[in-house]
Order: sequence, then C-alpha cells, then structure tokens
Amino acid sequence: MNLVEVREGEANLLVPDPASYTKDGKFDPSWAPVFYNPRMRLNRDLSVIMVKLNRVRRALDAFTASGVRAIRYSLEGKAEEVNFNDIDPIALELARKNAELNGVKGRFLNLDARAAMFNARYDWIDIDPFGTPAPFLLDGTAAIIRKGILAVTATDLTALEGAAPRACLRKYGSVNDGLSSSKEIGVRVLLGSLVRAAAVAERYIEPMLSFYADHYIRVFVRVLEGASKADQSLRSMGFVYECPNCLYMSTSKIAVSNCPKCGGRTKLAGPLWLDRIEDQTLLENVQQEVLSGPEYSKKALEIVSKLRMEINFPYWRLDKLASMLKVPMPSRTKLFQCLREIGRHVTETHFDYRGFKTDANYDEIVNCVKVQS
Ligand SMILES: C[S@@+](CC[C@H](N)C(=O)[O-])C[C@H]1O[C@@H](n2cnc3c(N)ncnc32)[C@H](O)[C@@H]1O
Repeated sequence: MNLVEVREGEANLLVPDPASYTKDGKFDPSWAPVFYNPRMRLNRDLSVIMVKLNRVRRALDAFTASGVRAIRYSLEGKAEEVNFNDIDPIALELARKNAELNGVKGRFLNLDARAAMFNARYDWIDIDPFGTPAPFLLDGTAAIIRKGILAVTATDLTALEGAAPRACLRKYGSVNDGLSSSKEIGVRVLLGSLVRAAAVAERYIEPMLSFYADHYIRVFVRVLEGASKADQSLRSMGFVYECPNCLYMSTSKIAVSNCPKCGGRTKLAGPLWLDRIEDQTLLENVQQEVLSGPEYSKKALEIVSKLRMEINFPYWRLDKLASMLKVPMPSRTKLFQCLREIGRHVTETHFDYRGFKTDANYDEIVNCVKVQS
C-alpha cells in the first residue's frame, strides 16, 4: 500500500496516498485499500469533544479503518482505554501501525463489529460503517454499559431522507415520503430506530447531540436501562406530515393522511422521534470546547452555534413556501422581523440554509412570507 503522512488534530497518520488510487483524475476514499476521508474531520472533531466532555473510560472504535478515531480519542479525548476493531485485517494492521506512531496503546480486534461490541464492557461505542448503521443498532444498544454513549454515523441519506422510501421502511421501519424538512426527518428516523432497538432490551435513549453535515448524519445518544422508561420513550414517537398542495406541516401521534387545512392528501414520515434531539446544556459545553480547542474545524463552531438556537420542531423551507404562494422569495431578515414583530420565536437551522424554525403557526408563517415578498 502506498502511504502518505497526514496530520489530523494531534494525530500523525499514515493513510493511503490518494495519488496512487485515483481513477480518471478522481479520488474516492473507498477506492483505497484502507478508508480515510479528510472530509469527515468535522465528524471526528465533535466526537473527540464528546469523548473528552463525557470522560470516557473504555471506547470501542468498532469500524476503525486507519485507526484515526481511537487514536484521537486517546490523545485528545483522554479516553482511558481505546479498542480498535475492523473486519478487514489490512485496515487493522494500518491502525496498529498508526497507534504505534502516536504512542497509543490499545486492544486490536479483527471481528465483525457486532461481535466486538459484546467483547468487553464499553462506555463508548462508535458505529461508523460504510452506508447504513441499521444492522448494528440492536447490538449496539444492547451491548453498551448502562449510561454509556453510542455514537452513530449514517451515510445512507437516500433512505433516511425518503428518496428511497422502501429502503427506509426496510432498514429503519419508517414510512418516508420525502418531506421538505427531509434532513431533520432523517435524524429523527434514525433516532426513532435507536429508540425501538433499545426498547427491545428494556433500555431507552437520551439524545445528546445530533447533526447533519456534508453527506452524513451523526447522532450521539446515552443508553439507559428500565422497561417503563423504555415504554415512555416509545410514547415520544410519532409522525410528521406535510401537504404537498398548501405545504401545511405538523406532527401527530398517529398517521394523518388528509390535510387539515385544504383536505389534500398528505406526505408522511414516521414513526420517528418527536422529542428533543439535542441536550442544550451539553451543547453549551461543546461550544466552549470548540472555541478553546486550538484547531477544531470552523464548521464545528458554525454547526454548534446554530444548534444552540434551534427549537425542537422540523424546519420550514422558505423557498418552497414562496414558490407555493407564487411570490418572490422574501429575504430571511425581513421574514424573521415579521415573525418577531408578532411575538414569535424564529431561528436559522444548521440543517438547511433555505430552512427556518419557528413557533409561529402556519397562517402566521404564510402571512409573513406574503407580506414580506
Ligand atoms: C467508513 S470506514 C470507517 C472510517 C473510520 N471510522 C474513520 O473515521 O476514518 C468503515 C470501516 O468499517 C469496516 N467494516 C465494514 N463492515 C464491518 C463490520 N461488519 N464489522 C467491522 N468492521 C467493518 C471496513 O473495513 C472499513 O474499514
């Protein structure tokens, strides 16, 4: 394997040389013998911060590839013990080499992630596979110790956002007709799937930090025990529905198939998680950490700052509302001013630059879009 040295955070890493695995002038990290994608740095930066803030004792990097996460969890996150696992022995060999290069000691496992999860009692399990994490959620929620943290990446956005509704139903057990707020729906479908996976083992989850970036979703959840709390968490599941004619959108406990505004047939997504997707107190600490860290990615600060403002409701799409009303799209500033003048709370959302979140009702939103256009 042709390797080059790169630096990420405090880690020096040997990774496949992109120049050697380029096809027709293009490079995709999955074409190299071992996967390393520098664009996932933001994901890793926020994960390192979570490890540090939550004083992780025994971490499992269940899909380690180059070993970058476990190494950073040890060096920067100060995890007491790190475990590297990959089903591919070539990847594991490189992870071992990288750990040595950085003076990081750990255990090296060459197992299917599901077996690795039950191999010891971990308080942090990182699930960062190619594509969907769905096959690993049942074991992840069952294997982790009480109050442990599961960190899950999903890149199968066509399923989670509803562009591939059959895959969404198959993998996550949710119908998903592809709503305007599809990116947040994706996060809520994934969290909903974790809620149900945990409930099987009489466990429940508390979402800590959830975000959408580039081409993936990342969620961090604490897993706790208790059958009645698991039942209670299932009561936070429900649906989001949206009318394709008038764009009326709301949440409900049961599937609503006719629009309460215009009677049109709705688009649906659910069952999914309707409750909060962030822990605001934790977010404040994450923001402090991003600000104090010498070289965390700029995007991390941007996302965390937006998350701190966002309220708990799927976002509206300004461009779609203007096009449905057949009016020019008003500036965001004017729209926000209009909603604030009537006493409503309104914020940007990290999910989509065309989106906004508000506690205003549909009529108030439509009126402000019309008046300000
Ligand atoms: C997306 S890469 C992981 C990237 C890495 N976490 C990072 O941040 O750079 C997925 C890795 O999972 C490994 N893998 C795939 N299926 C697996 C399984 N069932 N159990 C364990 N490892 C698996 C692959 O060999 C690959 O190295």
